[in-house]
Amino acid sequence: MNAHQSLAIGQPLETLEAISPAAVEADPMVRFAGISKTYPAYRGKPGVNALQDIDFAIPRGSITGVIGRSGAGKSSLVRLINGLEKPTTGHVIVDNREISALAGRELRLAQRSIGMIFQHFNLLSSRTAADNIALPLEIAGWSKADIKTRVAELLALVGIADKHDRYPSELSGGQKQRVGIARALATRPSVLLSDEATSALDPQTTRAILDLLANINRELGVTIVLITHEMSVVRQLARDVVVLDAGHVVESGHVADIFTHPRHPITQSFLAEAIGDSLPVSLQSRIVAEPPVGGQAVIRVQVRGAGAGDTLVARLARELGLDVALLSARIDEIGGQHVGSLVLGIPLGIPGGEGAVTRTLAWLSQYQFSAERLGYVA
Ligand SMILES: Nc1ncnc2c1ncn2[C@@H]1O[C@H](COP(=O)(O)OP(=O)(O)OP(=O)(O)O)[C@@H](O)[C@H]1O
Repeated sequence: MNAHQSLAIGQPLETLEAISPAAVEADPMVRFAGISKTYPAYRGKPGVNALQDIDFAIPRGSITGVIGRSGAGKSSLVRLINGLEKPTTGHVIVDNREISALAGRELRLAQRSIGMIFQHFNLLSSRTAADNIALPLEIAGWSKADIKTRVAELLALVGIADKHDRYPSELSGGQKQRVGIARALATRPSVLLSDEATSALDPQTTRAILDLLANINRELGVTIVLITHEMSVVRQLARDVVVLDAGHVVESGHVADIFTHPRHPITQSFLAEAIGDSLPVSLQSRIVAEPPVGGQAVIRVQVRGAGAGDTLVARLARELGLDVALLSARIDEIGGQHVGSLVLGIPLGIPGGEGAVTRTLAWLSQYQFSAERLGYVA
């Protein structure tokens, strides 16, 4: 049972509160209970149901990815966590406090324990790196001496101690995001929200920032919620994932479970993008619909699970006595599991002879491999 299943979906808050302490993750960092969010009609524009029937929990200390296409409701969800938006129905609980019920000073105090980083960093251009990081501490009323010590600590933590006096215009994208992360962590939050924080960065810098977030999670125990439309971010960093589509949670659970057995088409499409499930162009252009004499049937086999595809071609060739060709293979690792596909060429033998193909498909199905026939090559 995973964290999300352990919190009974759709139960009202009172029932959720009664969950036995024996359920390890019954004390999550964030809980959405019966949430919907509707933006009202405005100046002739119709109202929008941005979120509906949202019931899930984010485990304490986890890194949870919230993935969805544009307009799926990701930002609305994240604004509910830090209380910038109120739900239309339901409750949002953060660290055992109902943030959705707070207002004014109480809300501002609660928001200090929820840090946030942004795609475009949101730094003040007129302040140095150190002064940007100091800002939330000034607002929280820290003394000058305490701010100085804390800012030095934070700059070192994010690996830019030497950029203390630099202005944002003098920093690279990755360095600016490091300042953003230090600022978000200044008041020692228990939750860090990341809204597409690496979307404006190149792949190498993205990798470095994701590594930094992983260290922060490990060393400080901060729960991280990553909003993203990029599967690669979830794959590199998250242990848990919530897939949003049109305002609904369509799947949630451990990354390895969800992406080795994706059920919803939107999850399948994210996975296909992540592992480059498309065929190589040279192969694609050779595939025809009718079996050519002496050709091969092209079969794509999905590989899901630890070591799932390792011996497949050898076993298939041995057990069925076939000269199986490996036309293309793409296998990646997600959450420690192999995910990808093998494209096999099965010799047709005599003209129109489909016996080998039928036997191959039956053999694959016997071993629970999902397979499809894509066509034929000469
Ligand atoms: N303040 C608002 N007023 C009215 N409609 C809004 C508001 N904020 C968001 N919406 C609408 O709610 C829906 C969900 O938007 P949201 O920004 O939460 O999605 P998203 O998944 O974050 O999208 P993106 O990746 O493009 O930022 C969209 O249809 C959007 O137009």
